[in-house]
Amino acid sequence: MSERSQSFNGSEKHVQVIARPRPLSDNEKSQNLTSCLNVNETRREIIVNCKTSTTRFFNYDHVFGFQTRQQDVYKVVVAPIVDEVLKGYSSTIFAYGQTGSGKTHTMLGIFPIDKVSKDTVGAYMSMLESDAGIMPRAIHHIFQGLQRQYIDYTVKITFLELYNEELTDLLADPTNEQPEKIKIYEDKDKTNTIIGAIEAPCETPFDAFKILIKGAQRRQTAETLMNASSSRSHSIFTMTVTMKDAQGDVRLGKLHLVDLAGSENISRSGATDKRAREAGTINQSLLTLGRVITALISNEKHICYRDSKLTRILQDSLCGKTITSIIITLSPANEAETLSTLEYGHRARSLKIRPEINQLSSKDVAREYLDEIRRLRQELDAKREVDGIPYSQYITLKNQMTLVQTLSDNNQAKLNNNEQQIDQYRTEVDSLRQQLTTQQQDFRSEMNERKEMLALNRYRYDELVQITNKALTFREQVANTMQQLSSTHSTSSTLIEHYIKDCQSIGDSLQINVQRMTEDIRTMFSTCNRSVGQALVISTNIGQQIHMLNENVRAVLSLAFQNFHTIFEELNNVLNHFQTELERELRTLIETLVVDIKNDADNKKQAKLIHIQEETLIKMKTCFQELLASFGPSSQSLWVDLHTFLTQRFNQMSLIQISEKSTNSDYELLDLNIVRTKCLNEHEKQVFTTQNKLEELIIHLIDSVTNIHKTSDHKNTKLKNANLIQHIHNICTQHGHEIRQLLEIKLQSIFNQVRDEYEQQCGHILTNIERDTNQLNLILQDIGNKFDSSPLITNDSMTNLIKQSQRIDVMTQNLEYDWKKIKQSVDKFECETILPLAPVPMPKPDAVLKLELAIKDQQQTRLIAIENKENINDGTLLPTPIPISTRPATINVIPCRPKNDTPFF
Ligand SMILES: Nc1ncnc2c1ncn2[C@@H]1O[C@H](COP(=O)(O)OP(=O)(O)OP(=O)(O)O)[C@@H](O)[C@H]1O
Repeated sequence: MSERSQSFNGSEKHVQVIARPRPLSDNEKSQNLTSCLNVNETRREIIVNCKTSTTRFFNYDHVFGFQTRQQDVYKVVVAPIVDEVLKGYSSTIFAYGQTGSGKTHTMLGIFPIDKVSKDTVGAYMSMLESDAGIMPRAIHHIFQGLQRQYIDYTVKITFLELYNEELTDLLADPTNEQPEKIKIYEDKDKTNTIIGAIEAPCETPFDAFKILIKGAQRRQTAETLMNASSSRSHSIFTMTVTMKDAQGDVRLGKLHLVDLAGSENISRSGATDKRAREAGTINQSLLTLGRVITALISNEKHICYRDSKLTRILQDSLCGKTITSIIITLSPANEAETLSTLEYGHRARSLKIRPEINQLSSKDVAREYLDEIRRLRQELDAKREVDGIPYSQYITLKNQMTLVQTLSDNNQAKLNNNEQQIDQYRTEVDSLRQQLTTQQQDFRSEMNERKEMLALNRYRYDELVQITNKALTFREQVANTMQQLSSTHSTSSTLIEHYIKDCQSIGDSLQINVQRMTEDIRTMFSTCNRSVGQALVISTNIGQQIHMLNENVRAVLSLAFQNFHTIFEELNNVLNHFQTELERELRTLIETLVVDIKNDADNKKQAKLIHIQEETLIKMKTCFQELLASFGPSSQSLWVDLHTFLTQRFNQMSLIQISEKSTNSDYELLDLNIVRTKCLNEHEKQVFTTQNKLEELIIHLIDSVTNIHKTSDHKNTKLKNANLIQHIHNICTQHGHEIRQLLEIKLQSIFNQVRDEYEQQCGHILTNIERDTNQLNLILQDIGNKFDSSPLITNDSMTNLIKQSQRIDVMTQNLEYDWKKIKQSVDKFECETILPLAPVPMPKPDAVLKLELAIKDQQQTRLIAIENKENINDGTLLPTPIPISTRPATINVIPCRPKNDTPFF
């Protein structure tokens, strides 16, 4: 026994299901029918493109293409099964499908049947090259295998037909009017045996081939609308092979090839009357077959094999030890029937089988041979009675009987041996039983573990169901949200369209206004340019005149200072003269005093008096030199007048500040003022010091004279001292008065000279400057009036412009807000949704793209407008644009999103 056979033996398999669609027939093509099927041989998949529902997919153990050849079907599906039959297995191959789908084509095929009776060998040989189906090819395969592998074998064929629940032996003589009734007999062990059917022995493949053709020709056919040569019966072709190998092992192989009747629905088949009944009965068998299959799959206790003869005959093949395969044949143009067949096949795939080798015991073999002898004897008797026995046949029979006898003897000896072996086996069985008990215990504990696992899994399963339910609810919510989102989207799109239209119309009018205004401003600007040109010329003139004025003032002032210098020189001369005279007077006075003192008798007193007189003289000299400065107050008042006059003139000039030259003049004026202030300060200081010193001198002189007066007792001295004081006072008063008068006259003349000089040098320049300034002011005022009176640059038109711009801003902001909201909602939605695919970025609707373009346009236009405004604005004439951040957000010129608007989601 091969390795594969051993592994096959007793192990559980499922029924193999193979799908074979046929190509569209010429008839179908002429009716323009199309195929509803696609085949994927690699994935073993049949795809049904349903007209009414979604595409369906069916997988099988093997799937053939539309053009698969007969020999390939045989090679792939049947050859391995026949190999198993040759090892001693029973095997059944069904062909299931609607009428005309290719069951008979697959099972029997096409070959020159007519030739068989004339030249069986020739027909047989050419059959292998033709479109022959499974049956003839299996005959060839089996005989080849037997001859190669076994030393002895027998082959028997039965060929039955089941029609209207009636069994017919296709091998019986059709002319026999009372054919033997075929019955199905159930053994004690519930095995069904067919009684009354001819088991045709075949020594050669040609014999078997002849028998097949004979049976096939007898198959009853009836016409239906669907297929001109439709087979309306089930046919069961069985080959039973008994094989004996070199070791004397005998096996029994069985091959059932079942060509079932059409599986179609009666109403759809169009059958009527008798044919409808036929179809009903045929389908009764098929329905029972379906029910049996369903019951077997769902492990039902009662399986209704007995409900039809078909299921009774095939009982072994469906649940027993038989290798079972079903070939489902498919008509590509008929969607409904094809789907029904595919589903039938799919269900059948779940059927479990446990194939076992049919190893025959010696008793079985002996019984087989005895049956054979009995059969041969009957045949012999029959021949004798009718024709007498031909010698050749008699010899063959005798030889066969001798062979059978020898086999029987051998088997008896083997039987004895086997009984001894049985005892040994019994002992082995006992030890095996013990092993089994141990294994059962292990198995039970494992079972318990698995039960626990099962409970855990069930708990997890429940959890999973809950999660799934939640997920489903969530998916529904997601779907609803999606719907809302799409409706909001479309509403927003419409709104955005409106916004864009409004924006565009406002933008257009804004652009027109800005253009008109730009034009007007340009015209006005050129007019102003001319006026400003004139103003500039005048301003340059004024600058030049101021410069001249400054130069002249400087000249006048320097002249004045020179004159002052001369006056002071003259004044000094006068003072020197006065000083010399005073000194002379004093000397004379002192000499008079000294003469008086010399006359005094007291020498000590004389010396003291002389010292006091000398000291007094020196001090008086010094003091008189500085006394002249006491005339300061009158010169100071002149200085103040001059200062006031010049300051007023400078102030007049400093009112005119037009060009940068005026700035230079400021610096120059500053210089003059510094010089003047310096000069004045110096003079004041001098006068102040002299005054102090003179006061000091007079006090000292008075003190000295008083002292002398006290010290001397001389009457003359006392008298002379009083005269002296009076004399000094007189001199001082007289000369001081003279000097003051002189100074006042000199200064007044200088002052007059400076004023005249100033009037002459600067008066006309100042008049020119004043005139030019007035003209300039007139030009500037004119420009201002022009701007103020312009109808376009009125406050109203500017406010209008700004309003339009604001409207566009508000609309843009609203749109951006809407779009941002939609985006946020979509993002949020995508985040919250567990999608299997990466989130697809939401395509911007056309309206939004338009909007973005429009916003860009508007911004561009506004930029240009603002640039233009800035060009002409110059900070005074046009109102400055209001920045977006400070604009009021509630300009409801067009409908915009209200503030309390609820979010979309
Ligand atoms: N695979 C195929 N390739 C080419 N032709 C096919 C094929 N299968 C079937 N046919 C053709 O289709 C026609 C009907 O086939 P067939 O008689 O085998 O159908 P059926 O299922 O046996 O019908 P019924 O149930 O009536 O017996 C025949 O002419 C046959 O030659």
